[in-house]
Amino acid sequence: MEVGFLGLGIMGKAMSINLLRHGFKVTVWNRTLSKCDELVEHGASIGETPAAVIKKCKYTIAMLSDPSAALSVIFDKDGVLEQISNGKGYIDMSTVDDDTSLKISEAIKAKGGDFLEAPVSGSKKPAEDGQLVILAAGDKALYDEIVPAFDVLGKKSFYLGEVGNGAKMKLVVNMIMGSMMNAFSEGLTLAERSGLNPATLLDVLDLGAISNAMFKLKGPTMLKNSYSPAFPLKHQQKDMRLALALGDENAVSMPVAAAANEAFKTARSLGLGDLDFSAVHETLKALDHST
Ligand SMILES: NC(=O)C1=CN([C@@H]2O[C@H](COP(=O)(O)OP(=O)(O)OC[C@H]3O[C@@H](n4cnc5c(N)ncnc54)[C@H](OP(=O)(O)O)[C@@H]3O)[C@@H](O)[C@H]2O)C=CC1
Ligand SMILES: O=CCCC(=O)O
Repeated sequence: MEVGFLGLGIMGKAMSINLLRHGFKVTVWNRTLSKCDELVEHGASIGETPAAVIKKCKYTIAMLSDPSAALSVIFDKDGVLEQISNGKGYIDMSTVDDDTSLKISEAIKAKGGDFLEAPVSGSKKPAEDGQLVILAAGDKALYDEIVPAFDVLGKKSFYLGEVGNGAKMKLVVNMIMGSMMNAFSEGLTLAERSGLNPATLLDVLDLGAISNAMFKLKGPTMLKNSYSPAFPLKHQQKDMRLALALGDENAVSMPVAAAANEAFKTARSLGLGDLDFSAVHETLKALDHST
């Protein structure tokens, strides 16, 4: 199967290498074109523009930072709309809001193309290992056609119906994750400040009802103040912001998520946006020097 791939950040690079490893022919494009070179070493071809990738490939996947990036590759010069047409499918796996997804869907369908949104749960390592959880919505026929690629990229795919449902599901999941990360960080700080060994806290948490993969993965590195980015903090804050907007629309009060968003904003203002989202821990530590 031949696919195009737009966006070779942390996730896009891992996902496209994974597709190549499983025998897919992949044509890649990235805004910073030099990032395509490493993919060529893995067997990819380069498309000079999003339009060139769409022209060449029946199916194109995108994995871009945020709504503005996702819209830009569609509507800007040399963008997707210039070449999308009947018989071609566009699958946007970026985390965006439902309005953005709907705008993209309408523009693509107006040109005769098919559209699927398919944001993912799981980070850099699951992307490398093909263990993502895919939250797809949109054209069911396109979903059925692209399942062989989803089977390589993920351990489970959900088809959630109309466009917007994938985006909303992803934002709800990440809103919970961002809130949990802040509670976890407060707990680690509280344990340390009150004279407990935070490493023992990790062991205790792991044996109880709130044991989870995130605490297990991030806890040890947070205790070492090590925040090499798997999921950049700036993207987690974007997801909190979009989830809070979804809460506004639906009159859902989310004080916990709002507080977590403030912590991520503070972390960004401290220059931590490109570190892993667990670096929000530094913000809480910085606030915790009173005696
Ligand atoms: N990292 C993670 O753990 C996960 C991330 N996600 C989501 O996946 C998406 C990608 O995340 P990730 O790979 O971590 O992010 P990165 O920041 O590593 O990569 C972002 C990508 O978007 C491109 N980009 C940014 N702005 C533009 C623009 N205006 N026009 C064109 N391309 C642009 C970047 O290009 P360039 O190289 O030129 O900057 C790069 O390819 C995000 O929506 C994120 O929320 C979802 C699940 C997990
Ligand atoms: O959007 C990022 C999600 C990261 C994860 O699910 O571990």
